[in-house]
Amino acid sequence: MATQPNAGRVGAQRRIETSADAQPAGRVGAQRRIETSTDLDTGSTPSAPTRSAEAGSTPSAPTRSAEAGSTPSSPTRSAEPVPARSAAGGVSRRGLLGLLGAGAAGAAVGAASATGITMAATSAMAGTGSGGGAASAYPFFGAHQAGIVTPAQDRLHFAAFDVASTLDRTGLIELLTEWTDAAARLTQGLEVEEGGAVGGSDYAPPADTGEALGLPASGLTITFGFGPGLFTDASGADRFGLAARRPAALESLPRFQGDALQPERSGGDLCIQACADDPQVAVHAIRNLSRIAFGRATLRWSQLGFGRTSSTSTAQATPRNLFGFKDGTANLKAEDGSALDDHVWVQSADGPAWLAGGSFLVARRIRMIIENWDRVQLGEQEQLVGRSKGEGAPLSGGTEFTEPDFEATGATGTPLIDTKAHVRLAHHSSNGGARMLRRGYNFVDGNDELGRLDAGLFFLSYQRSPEQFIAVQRSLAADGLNEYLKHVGSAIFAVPAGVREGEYVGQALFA
Ligand SMILES: C=CC1=C(C)c2cc3[nH]c(cc4nc(cc5[nH]c(cc1n2)c(C)c5CCC(=O)O)C(CCC(=O)O)=C4C)c(C)c3C=C
Ligand SMILES: [Fe+2]
Repeated sequence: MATQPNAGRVGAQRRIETSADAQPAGRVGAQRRIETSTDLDTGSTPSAPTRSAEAGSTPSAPTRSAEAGSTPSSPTRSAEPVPARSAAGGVSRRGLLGLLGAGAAGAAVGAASATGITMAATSAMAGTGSGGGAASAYPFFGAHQAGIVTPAQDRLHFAAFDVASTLDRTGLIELLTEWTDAAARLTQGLEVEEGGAVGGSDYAPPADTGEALGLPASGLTITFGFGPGLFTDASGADRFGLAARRPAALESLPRFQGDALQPERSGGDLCIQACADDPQVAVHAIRNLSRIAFGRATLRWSQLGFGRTSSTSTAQATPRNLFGFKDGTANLKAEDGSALDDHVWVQSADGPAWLAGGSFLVARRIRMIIENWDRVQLGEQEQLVGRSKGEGAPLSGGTEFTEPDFEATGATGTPLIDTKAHVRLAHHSSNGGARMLRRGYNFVDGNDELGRLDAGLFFLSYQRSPEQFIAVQRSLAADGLNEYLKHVGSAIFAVPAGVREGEYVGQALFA
């Protein structure tokens, strides 16, 4: 594998040394995970460490964060062994582990399991921003990767990577193994490795960057995806011996009308989606995973998001996008079991076999020209969307979850839902039945040179085939909303199925 330059070296080197203990790559994680679960069994719940108070404040935490209160037994990142000076700083005991936590947790898991969601920690689902609450830890291992039908958390950090030109197949497998290992820990509220932040040598950079010490798991999910360039690079070379395994549909999306794509915000060989109820936890995850990849994969582009613009569970209230409209009403939901098989999960018969149980992820950075939108009359805004701004009910009548009636006409015979309305054009009845699971986030990244906010929707959708997104996006060429939108970033990834304990993410691809 490629030489590890400075910053990521310590952690990576340690992990590689472990893997050199005569274990095939996929076993390393297993061995260390077993150690981890032993830790879980013996872990005690610390009294809140001093640093927890310092690091635990969520910047701009609104009402929703307040709802997602932590429980006393919430899993927090451990800081052990702790040198004296660290103890003086207040991080003196193994943080963790409310994963064990008792009856309330059992009840929550039971309720959540019925929807295909399991939570390893306490905290009621209903009434919290994402459904999980700040203290929740979602299992990393499972049939599908977490972060797809998991109730959408409130915060996002998304990263796309280019693999280094020096990376070979073995190095790629090592990277995925190390990412798996780290993600399994981070999602449980642990440091990237045991004693990673302050328990290592005084003479080496810590393996964990430390900004999440004392913070609970915060519902963190980490979801990995593989871009087209992983299968064949720009020159057409099959560097990793994967070309024959590329899903036929995994290729750059076609150009759509109005696209103003920026290469520096598009594409990527690998991606990581980190969602959490605390932005610091999501950022810590991406930062540390990027660091692990040092010298093997470089960050190509990344995106922060807030205020999820979708609901992925019926237990969640529908949030609003930056146009002020409820977004996610008609989304596919975790509870739609057979619809998920029909529209989200790649089925065995679809091929390739390694992707069964996975999905295709489309990411679009959509700039919303909100200053212009804010000058549009309320009635016109509603016509453009096809729903009322207050309740989110279709303009054909009813309440938020009433099915729109696209045939309904008013007194003058004109359709109540305009022919150019977004929901008409996006609806599956306009697109040969194509549906998708949307999981986007709002973003505001400063402002442009004209003093307009660089704001919009970071659109994320999961679908069984990219054709579903393509069909809907083509239909949206006639969307009246387009006057206020500009698509500036685009990427597509194949998201492998969930990871089994002892394996690394995407292992079936290399089998
Ligand atoms: C190609 C897929 C889609 C893109 C891109 C997209 C962008 C986008 N959407 C909104 C706001 C709303 N979208 C709503 C519904 C909706 N949108 C899509 C797809 C894309 N949207 C679908 C499939 C649907 C559901 C249609 C249906 O079945 O009724 C809504 C209504 C509420 C809801 O159901 O979620 C809003 C509002 C914006 C602002 C935007 C680009 C920035
Ligand atoms: Fe939409």
